[in-house]
Amino acid sequence: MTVSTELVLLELVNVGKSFGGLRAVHNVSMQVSAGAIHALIGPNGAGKTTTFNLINGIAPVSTGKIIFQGKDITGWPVHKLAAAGIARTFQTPQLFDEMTVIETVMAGCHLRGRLGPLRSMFAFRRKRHEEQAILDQASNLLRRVGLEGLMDEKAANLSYGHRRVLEVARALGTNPKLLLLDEVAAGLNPTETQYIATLIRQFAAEGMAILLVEHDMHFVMDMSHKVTVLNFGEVLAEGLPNEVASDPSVIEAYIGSWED
Ligand SMILES: Nc1ncnc2c1ncn2[C@@H]1O[C@H](COP(=O)(O)OP(=O)(O)OP(=O)(O)O)[C@@H](O)[C@H]1O
Repeated sequence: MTVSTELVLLELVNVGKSFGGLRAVHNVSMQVSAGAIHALIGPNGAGKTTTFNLINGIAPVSTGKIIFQGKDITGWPVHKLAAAGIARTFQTPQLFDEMTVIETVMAGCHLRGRLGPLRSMFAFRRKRHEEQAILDQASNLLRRVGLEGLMDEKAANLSYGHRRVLEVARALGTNPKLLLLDEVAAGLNPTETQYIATLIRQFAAEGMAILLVEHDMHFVMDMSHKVTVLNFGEVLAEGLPNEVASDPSVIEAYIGSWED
């Protein structure tokens, strides 16, 4: 499987992150292309989630730089990165149980609202118009992911699979160019996994770059155009799924991690 678009959207250049004396991520360089489904894999503690945290600004890099759409975004805060087009879901869905499905997605869309708080006070009509636009956008996103029938349901009442899909819909509210999915298939049954795989393929086909951290190797091998393997915070291997799966150093890293 190859990606036709070779436009590099995100580039990590010698990126590192230390926590005290621990080098969680060290000298990582990688490129993620528009329209690509790119998997970041590796044994437990390899530095995958930390890498996500660096890309979306939750944690500052210790060394190196991050380039997005040709711009150096190193050190940008989360909200600025979100506005620039980087969205993310978490290992455990981070939803407010009391919010309804439509409110949840609207909250994600709000990030893009153009009015600051002071201007909003003097711009009631424009604000109403903007809120209607956000409602329309959220409804469209829910239709897109197939949750439109659950719009008024509280997040707390959703099945685990629906919560995962809702988190993805909320992330789409910022109209991202790059979507980071942290173990989006974890805990899903095979039907739900297939469903979310189809959604991800659709997003990529529309030009979105998908970077996913995933432990389910069938999912990774089936979905990905490119795989980067981390081990002890460093890039161990990179390439097509079948290339990395047969790479002796990758096999050894995984076997080593099982023996620990
Ligand atoms: N906030 C933190 N403070 C100190 N150490 C941390 C912190 N976050 C991560 N680490 C350490 O950094 C290393 C990489 O952790 P990380 O969570 O990025 O790995 P991972 O590949 O995502 O693992 P898993 O597959 O188990 O989720 C680990 O040794 C972890 O204990």
